[in-house]
Parts: sequence; C-alpha cells; structure tokens
Amino acid sequence: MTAQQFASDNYAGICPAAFNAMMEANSGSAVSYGQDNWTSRAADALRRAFEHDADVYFVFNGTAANSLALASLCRSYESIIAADFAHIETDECGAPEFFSNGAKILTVPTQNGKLSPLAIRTITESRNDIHFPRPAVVTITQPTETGLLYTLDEIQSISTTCRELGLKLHMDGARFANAVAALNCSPADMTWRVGVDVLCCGGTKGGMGIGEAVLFFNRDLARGFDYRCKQAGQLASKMRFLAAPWVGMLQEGRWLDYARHANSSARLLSRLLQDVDGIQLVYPVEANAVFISMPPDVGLKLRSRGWLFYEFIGGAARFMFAWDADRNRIEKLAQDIRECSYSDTGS
Ligand SMILES: Cc1ncc(COP(=O)(O)O)c(C=O)c1O
Ligand SMILES: C[C@H](O)[C@H](N)C(=O)O
Repeated sequence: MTAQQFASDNYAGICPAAFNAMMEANSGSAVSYGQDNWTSRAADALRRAFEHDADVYFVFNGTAANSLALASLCRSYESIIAADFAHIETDECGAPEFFSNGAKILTVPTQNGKLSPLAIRTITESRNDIHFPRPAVVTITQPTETGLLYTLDEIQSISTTCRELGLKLHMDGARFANAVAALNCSPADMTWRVGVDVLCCGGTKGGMGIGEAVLFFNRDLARGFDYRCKQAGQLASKMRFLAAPWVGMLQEGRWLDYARHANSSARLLSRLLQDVDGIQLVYPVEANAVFISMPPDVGLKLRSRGWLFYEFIGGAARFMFAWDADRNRIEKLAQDIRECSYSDTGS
C-alpha cells in the first residue's frame, strides 16, 4: 500500500459509510437503470437532506454532472459565466461546450476564483449584439478551486443579480459537504434558499468510489435531463451501486463528519507550517485545501522525498485533505516541508 498522499481528495479510498452501503446493496437482483429501490431511497434521502422536493439524478463523475447540468441551462448559442479558475474552464476538456453543443464559457478574471455580482453584471451587459453569445447561466464553485467559500450572503447577492439579468445559477459542489461543514449551515441554506437553481453535489471527493448527484431545485430545468444522461453515457445500468453510497453517507450525517475531518486536517497543516521560513499560505484555509508558496528547490526536495502535489493554480503547491487524512502523515508532511525549507535557507 502506498503511503498516504494529499495531492487531491481524489486519491483517497472509499469511506466505510459508502462501502458498507455498497455491500448492503450488493444482494440479489435489482431493477436496472435507476428503477431500483436504492436509487429511490438515495433520491429521497437527498430530498430530505435538502428539505426540498428536488429532481435528483446520479452520474459517474463531476465533469459529466457539470457539463450536462449546464447544457440543461443554456442553448448552444448562449454562454456560461464562470470565474477564470473554474474547473469547467480549466479541467473538463471542453465537455461543457461539447454537451451544450457549443455554448461558450465566458471567463471572468478573479484574484481568488470567486465571482462577484458586479463582475457578472459587467460581462452580461458588456454586449447585446447578435455576434455575442448571450449569457444564460452563471456557475460558481463552492468551495472554490482555491479552497475558499462563498458566504451565504455572497451567494444570495449573486443569485439576486442573476435574477435581475435573467440568468440561471449553477453550483459546482464537487466538495459541497466540506462547504456545509465549514459554514455550519444546512444544505438548503447554501442552495435553493439563496437562489441556486441546480447543484452538482460531489460524492467522489466526499468519500465515494464514484458518483455525483445532480439536484434540480427548479424542476422545469430538468426537462429531458434523463435523456441527456442516457445519450451522454451517464445512465448506469446498475444504478443501485451509484445510489447506495449516498444512502450510507447521508445516514446520521456521516458525509458531514467526514467533511469536518478533512477540513480540520487542512487547518492542522496550516498551523504546523505557520512559523516555517519561506512558506506562505497563498489563500486562507476555509475548507479542505491548503495552498502554499515555497521556493522552487524546496518543492523539488519535497518531491524527492516522495510527496506528490499539484501546482496548477498560480504555481502554488496544493494539499487537499479527504475523509481519511491521517494525522501522522500530515505531521510528516509538515516536518518534511520544514526540513526542506531549512536546508534551503541553511538555518
Ligand atoms: C472543483 C471541481 N469540480 C468538478 C470536479 C469533477 O471532476 P471529475 O470529472 O474529475 O470528477 C473536480 C475534480 O476533482 C473539481 O475539483
Ligand atoms: C484538478 C483535478 O482535475 C481534480 N479536479 C482535483 O481537484 O484533483
């Protein structure tokens, strides 16, 4: 077994709540293509958790969830307003554009990956001629790709601006549970109560082996989404195995327990690095991600000690914590960063 890494929460295994639910679902026959009991149980569990009669769908991964949800919110000749750091722009290989048959992503330059109402209004009102793909939807990521959180008031302000401009609001919630845990709010408070139309709710990063849920709080927007999923190869024949983990994770709020552990693990690393020369936090630690700047050769030394990490956001080293983050490994990482930094400064 390889030693635990913090390059991404995608590196983690399947948490007990999800795995045990999968095991429990793995008995006997079940009707295929989502007509089974586990799928209806999971959808009902999500509706209870969100206190809303949302239309719920399960797909294999976040890129599919985002792309198909966004394709439901705009026409091919329209556009999607996103922050420059948005995953749909940087890491989905044109899937949102592909599945919407050509909708354009209009990226807004930001300092930290967070959209503002003013930026949304500015780009929407910048042009209204026939040559400009008319904005139709705004997408925000919560937590952002930089590990930051929109406050509930910020989301409300964004959705109010969206309504004024006739735009829909999509939320990329790949790490949604981490945001709920960090803000200590309810899932409803962070979505439909503040004007979110569609949420892509992450299961994979939360601890499942695979699977995301798409929740339409405005059911009219879900019209045809089932066919859209089928056509995109996102209708699982053995849907019970995508759905059952949600039953396990939502039971007794386990998904939030796991998220709290991941968030506290990120805070632990940031505390352990506070006094290390040459190491700075690039963004505040608000959820389960830590971004640090360090001298290039410190990064090389850290890699030579076997640590894996991404540097795709402004060159900052990203450490992302999951449900299973091990305190000993976090302390080892901090110690290695400290030693690599001090051997660099000679102190
Ligand atoms: C912010 C964000 N959105 C969406 C995704 C979904 O990507 P994937 O298709 O890799 O599951 C990821 C991946 O980790 C992500 O970090
Ligand atoms: C960036 C990469 O695509 C993945 N979403 C991750 O966060 O690890």
